Amino acid sequence: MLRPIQLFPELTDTVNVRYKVIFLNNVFTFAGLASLAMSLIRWNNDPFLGKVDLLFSCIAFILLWILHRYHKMVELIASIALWLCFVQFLTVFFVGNGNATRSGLLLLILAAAFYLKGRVAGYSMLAILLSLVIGNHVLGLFPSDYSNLDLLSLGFYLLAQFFIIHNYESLRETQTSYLKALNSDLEAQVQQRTEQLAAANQALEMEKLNLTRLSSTDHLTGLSNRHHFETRFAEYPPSASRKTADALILIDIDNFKKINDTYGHVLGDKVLKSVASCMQKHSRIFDITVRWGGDELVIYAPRTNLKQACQLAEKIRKHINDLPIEESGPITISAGVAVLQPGDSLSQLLNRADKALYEAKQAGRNSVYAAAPA
Ligand SMILES: Nc1nc2c(ncn2[C@@H]2O[C@H](COP(=O)(O)OP(=O)(O)OP(=O)(O)O)[C@@H](O)[C@H]2O)c(=O)[nH]1
Repeated sequence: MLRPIQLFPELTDTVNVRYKVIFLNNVFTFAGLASLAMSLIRWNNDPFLGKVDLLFSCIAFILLWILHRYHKMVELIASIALWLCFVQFLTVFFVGNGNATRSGLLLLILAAAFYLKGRVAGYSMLAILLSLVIGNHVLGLFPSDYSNLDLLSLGFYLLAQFFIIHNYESLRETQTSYLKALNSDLEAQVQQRTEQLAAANQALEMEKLNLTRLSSTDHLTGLSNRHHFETRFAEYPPSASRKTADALILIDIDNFKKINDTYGHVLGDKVLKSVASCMQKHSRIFDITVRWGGDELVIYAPRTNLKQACQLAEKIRKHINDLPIEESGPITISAGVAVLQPGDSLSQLLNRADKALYEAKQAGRNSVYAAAPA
């Protein structure tokens, strides 16, 4: 069964996690090394800041180790790292003594929040940053040396970054939903084609079965045809080692030509069909009934000895004789019965049955004759 393909598979959780792990891995490594370098540079001039930098470096490397050890918990690690940096960058900004370049840190943390935690977290962090920075400046909680212009510029930068990210996210979402719609449309088409193919296949299978049945069946009587029987016999010859051999009953309708000549071929056909269905009805489930040709019919009776086969033929002869065919009156048949001998071919078996049939005809018809053993 064909399975519809997914043309634009969505990013799986595994892929998302992998990208975040790579991102955090780079961030922690970079932050750890940069803080270590800053610590070494500042240690002599300002041992306190040197120690703070060393502490940050240690935190970054610890987070790096945790990330490697528990990378499946990347969401939690990302949240912790984000809020640690948020606090750290805000602190650096507020104690920055008016050094406006430190405001760049706030832009970094905002971009990271959007990437790691999505739009809602990004917008929330933007709101918190703006209110803290502006609130502090207006209320003067932590006195800082930033000028009004610095704060105004930072507010614009943050808003500009918000617009860029907002636009980018909106575009990405539109593209994603367009691709999803395209994907489901294509999937529906593939599904439809798959169903059509399956239906066509089924129809072909049915047609094949029908053709096989037609090629193995006689269309008038519905019995197996001679070709089919001969093929089956050649493909699966009866085993010679069996205790009871198979028997063959060759049946010929008596004076069938006369029936045709007197009542017409249509009635002749009706007689043939009635005889065939009577044969089928009264033979056993494992017997094979065949229209051999013309008005000659065969019952192949597996695992049946001569006596049993003669009894079967006799029973069928009587039933045929009782068929209620008003136009022609009672129908009689003659039958020759033979049993398969070891090493017999089908034609040898048939020959013996034919000889017995001939004797039945010679003896006045309407009788069953058994062939003498070979
Ligand atoms: N209606 C009809 N007749 C068929 C069909 N096939 C063969 N026949 C006729 O069956 C007749 C067979 O006759 P024979 O078996 O030769 O002789 P018979 O009249 O049956 O005489 P005995 O066999 O000696 O009793 C022929 O007249 C064929 O034309 C068929 O499908 N339908």
